Amino acid sequence: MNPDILRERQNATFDIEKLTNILDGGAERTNRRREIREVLVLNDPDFDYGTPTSLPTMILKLREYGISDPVEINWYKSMYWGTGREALGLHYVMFLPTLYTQCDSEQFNKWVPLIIGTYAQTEMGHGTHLRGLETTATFDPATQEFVMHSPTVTSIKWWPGGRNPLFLPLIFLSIPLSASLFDLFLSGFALPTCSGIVIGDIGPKFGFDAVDNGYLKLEHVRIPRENMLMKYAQVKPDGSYVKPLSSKLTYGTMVFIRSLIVGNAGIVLSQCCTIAIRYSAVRHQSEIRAGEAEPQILDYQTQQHKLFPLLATAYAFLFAGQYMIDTYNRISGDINQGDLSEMPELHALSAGLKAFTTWTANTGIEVCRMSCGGHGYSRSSALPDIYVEFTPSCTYEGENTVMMLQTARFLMKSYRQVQAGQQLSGAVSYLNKVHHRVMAPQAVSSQLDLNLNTLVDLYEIRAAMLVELAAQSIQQESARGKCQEDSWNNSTIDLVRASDAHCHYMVLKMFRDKVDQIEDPGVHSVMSTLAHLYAIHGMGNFTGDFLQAGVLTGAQVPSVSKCLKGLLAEVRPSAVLLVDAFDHHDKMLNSVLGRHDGNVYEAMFEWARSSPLNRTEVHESFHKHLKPLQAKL
Ligand SMILES: CC/C=C\C/C=C\C/C=C\C/C=C\C/C=C\C/C=C\CCC(=O)SCCNC(=O)CCNC(=O)[C@H](O)C(C)(C)COP(=O)(O)OP(=O)(O)OC[C@H]1O[C@@H](n2cnc3c(N)ncnc32)[C@H](O)[C@@H]1OP(=O)(O)O
Ligand SMILES: Cc1cc2nc3c(=O)[nH]c(=O)nc-3n(C[C@H](O)[C@H](O)[C@H](O)COP(=O)(O)OP(=O)(O)OC[C@H]3O[C@@H](n4cnc5c(N)ncnc54)[C@H](O)[C@@H]3O)c2cc1C
Repeated sequence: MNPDILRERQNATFDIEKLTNILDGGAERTNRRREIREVLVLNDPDFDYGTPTSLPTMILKLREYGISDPVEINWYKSMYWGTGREALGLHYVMFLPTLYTQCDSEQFNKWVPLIIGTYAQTEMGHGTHLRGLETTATFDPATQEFVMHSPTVTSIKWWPGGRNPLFLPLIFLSIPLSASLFDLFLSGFALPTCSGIVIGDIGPKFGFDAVDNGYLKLEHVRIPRENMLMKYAQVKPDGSYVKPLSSKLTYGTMVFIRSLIVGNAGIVLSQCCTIAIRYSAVRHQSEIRAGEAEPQILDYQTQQHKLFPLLATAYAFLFAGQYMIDTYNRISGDINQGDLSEMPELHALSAGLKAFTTWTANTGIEVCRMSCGGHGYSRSSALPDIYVEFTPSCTYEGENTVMMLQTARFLMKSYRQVQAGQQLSGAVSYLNKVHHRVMAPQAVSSQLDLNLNTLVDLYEIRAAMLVELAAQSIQQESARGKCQEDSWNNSTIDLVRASDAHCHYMVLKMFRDKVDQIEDPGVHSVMSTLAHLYAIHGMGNFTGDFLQAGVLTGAQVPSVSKCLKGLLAEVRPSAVLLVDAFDHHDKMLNSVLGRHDGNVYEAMFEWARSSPLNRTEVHESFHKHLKPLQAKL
């Protein structure tokens, strides 16, 4: 083991295993995760690490081991495929969940155990604006079939992931009988027997190469009436249409995956922090004091400023992911029982946190890569691949700006309710104080109060202030004679800013609440430091907001920076131990820089030598191209 890494792991001030247990949701979950990793994957003789041919093996193994819990599926898949994506991601996170949530019982029993499928909602002309989708589904009572059709070039289904050329069960979103509603259809197509279907691949992408995203053009293709997913809406044999309790129930799968993406952003950021911080502990470069040995780059304050707030953010997002999926499970359970009262709040929370966490993690991955210098740019670091696979999450499952505006829609509605004298509950209850001016900026002391509860209150006031400013912008636009829609559009910069601040407050509050639950003194102490760092770093990035909210004075601004530097120094001794607690296996990270043993240089040389380009001392291209050319010169 590298001596630097060895030294970093001495004198731990907290129990790493206990922190790993907290991240997993308990010691039993940690044990189960490791059992899946060590026993069911790494020690499985059939396991042929991450090669395409092992995809069928993976599916059969999941069934053999009876792994059906979504999180356990993800543990198995992420160990099997490491930080890459595999072709069936969409099947597990969208196709199956749609069948689970939108099929009636007869359809469920008929389809769920048998098929692998994709999710074809986006069209060439519309991805965000679902009410603009053009694919039609017209019911033919004479044959009891739906006629599926792509009327325009922009209606061609574009992007369905995991398009399998052999058979194509897919979930459709189409405009059926009543144009304002959408319904879901299972195609049940078996190619090439179905005429009227034109499919293909949309071509090379930025990345996401393990997933073959396709296109699908339908020319009056007929599917049985029973292929409409009929849990919430039905078309009867006589053609009569039974509307769902809410047209938004059709959007349920997107809310599910957005909820998952919150935690996934935390996982991906924790992977990158593991790589960058372990590497920074073994990389020596330049000098701090002339004549002395080159220091670990982790001892440079700028390197700490790059990485430690991201480390705190990774923990924050992992805890937010736990809160999000627990909230999703609770509210979707109520929806399943017909209680849709919290569906708007679930949509607003999942949409906002999905955008907030993916935007932040997306930027953070690049900071981690650049903090590793040239070796960070090498594929051996795994950081370029992680970035390329993660960055579309800012676009898919709801483009981030649009998602932030959906959250803003809920915030504006809530603000109006407070203005009308209503008492709010839930995540927006802090807006009640705005109306009663309880949010009046606190008389802040000359010294910045570092108590975590105080910091949460300051973020709450900042969010409330920005919500009120956005609402006032809309009101001012209306007062200038703009229609409601133009008033909204002319305020969308303010609205996104308000949603971002609302999500930032929510994430810090979740982090604080999680820290409050930690009983072990050592773990509580280090987590409390990270939560402070997360809050102070955000205050440094958005100082203007806190000044504008009147909760920070100009005289206090220097103390924010001073406090930040102190927290960076406080985290330094525990940095490697804090990434060890994420418990990412070397095989899964697949990173020369992030190895647990820190033996980077030897591994990097072996990695380079294993390249096909180095299979021979002199590359064949010399003999084939250069030597003949030289002979002619
Ligand atoms: C099993 C898994 C196991 C483990 C996995 C674990 C980890 C894995 C984690 C992550 C996986 C990694 C990667 C992800 C995997 C796959 C991703 C790959 C590919 C991506 C696939 C796709 O992208 S599928 C297509 C996605 N498309 C979208 O998201 C479309 C976005 N657009 C919309 O959602 C809507 O058009 C809209 C919301 C923008 C607008 O809708 P609409 O116009 O109908 O509504 P209005 O704006 O007019 O608002 C009207 C009112 O409706 C409310 N509303 C809107 N949406 C919802 C909703 N979903 N729920 C509830 N309410 C909703 C809105 O709030 C308005 O209400 P008012 O009261 O204000 O009127
Ligand atoms: C890797 C990847 C995999 C995908 N897999 C699938 C899949 O399997 N199945 C599937 O159905 N889809 C899939 N998609 C498609 C994806 O869901 C859409 O690309 C996504 O929903 C964004 O829609 P869009 O492409 O129409 O972007 P647009 O909405 O056209 O976005 C372009 C710009 O317009 C802005 N904009 C749009 N509407 C508004 C508004 N109301 N207010 C302000 N600004 C706005 C956006 O902010 C953005 O800046 C995938 C996409 C990617 C990148």
